Amino acid sequence: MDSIISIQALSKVYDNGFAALNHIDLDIKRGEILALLGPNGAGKTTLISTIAGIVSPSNGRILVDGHDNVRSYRAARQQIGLVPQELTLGAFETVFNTVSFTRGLFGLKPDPAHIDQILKDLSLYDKRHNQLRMLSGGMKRRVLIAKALSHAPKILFLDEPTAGVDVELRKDMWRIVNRLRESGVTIILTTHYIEEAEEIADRVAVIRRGEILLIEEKDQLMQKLGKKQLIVEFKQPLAEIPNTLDGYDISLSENREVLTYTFDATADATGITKLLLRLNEAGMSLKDVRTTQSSLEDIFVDLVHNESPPPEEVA
Ligand SMILES: Nc1ncnc2c1ncn2[C@@H]1O[C@H](COP(=O)(O)OP(=O)(O)OP(=O)(O)O)[C@@H](O)[C@H]1O
Repeated sequence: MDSIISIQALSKVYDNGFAALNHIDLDIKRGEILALLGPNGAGKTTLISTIAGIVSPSNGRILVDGHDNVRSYRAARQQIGLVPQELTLGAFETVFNTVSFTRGLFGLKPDPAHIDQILKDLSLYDKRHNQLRMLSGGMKRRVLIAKALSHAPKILFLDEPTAGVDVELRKDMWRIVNRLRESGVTIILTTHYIEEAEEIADRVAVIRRGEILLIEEKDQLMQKLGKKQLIVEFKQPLAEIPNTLDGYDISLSENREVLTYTFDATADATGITKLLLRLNEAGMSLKDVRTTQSSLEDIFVDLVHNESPPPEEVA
């Protein structure tokens, strides 16, 4: 794997003794969109802040495009653009100047044409001479992205990019992210919105209590864990599950009127036809038959709230 970020045995214990990251090993592929998915306080911001060199690691090592982010801090930081969660912007500066100034912080020469291009890409160009205080929240968020891109980084971190933004802006955000990816930028975003990971990511890493529970190609994750259920309602209660259905992953409701069959939706043979045939042979009249697809959201809820079985086994 061509990793642009390589993290080995990373731990972070804050000064108050709180262990926010526990022995994290993680490789981020060049050019991918990786979603770091986890509940509040899982350690997402700590992880990206540590990679970006804002928080110092207690243990472990991080290579950013080959640069050790502690020993070669500047070279590592140069590769990274970071869009923070909070709207931290001055009030009176203009859009153009604030983005251009950020570029200067990286020791780069002014490049008005580059800044103009970023502002155009982010639909901020006609606001370039506006003071920041005159912008809406959504526009301010775009300015944060523009700042993060001012030094043309290879890697962009977006910390909960769509928290509190409206649907239109969210769609715009994803267009921007996709365009950046097409231009070769690696993107890591944190989120607790599962739909976001489902919509945009190539890979999903689930983080909980400072540990990576799993990291998987989104599609494979869906295939691996995406189970489907066939729900069959009977006109009369079923006396017992016919023994011709031994081996099927079946459960029966308490009133014996609803049977749930869990199957792998990606398998060649789902077993549905046989199951319905066997029920017919057993003389059961059906009232209703439907299927439900478990989404990545269900998977996530399972992983985060279900302490047992251990996540490694689930993955
Ligand atoms: N400077 C600090 N000192 C002590 N504890 C901290 C510090 N910063 C963060 N923490 C704790 O570390 C844990 C992880 O926080 P972090 O902000 O990384 O989580 P997160 O996954 O980004 O959460 P959220 O989704 O709410 O932003 C939390 O329990 C938080 O309270």
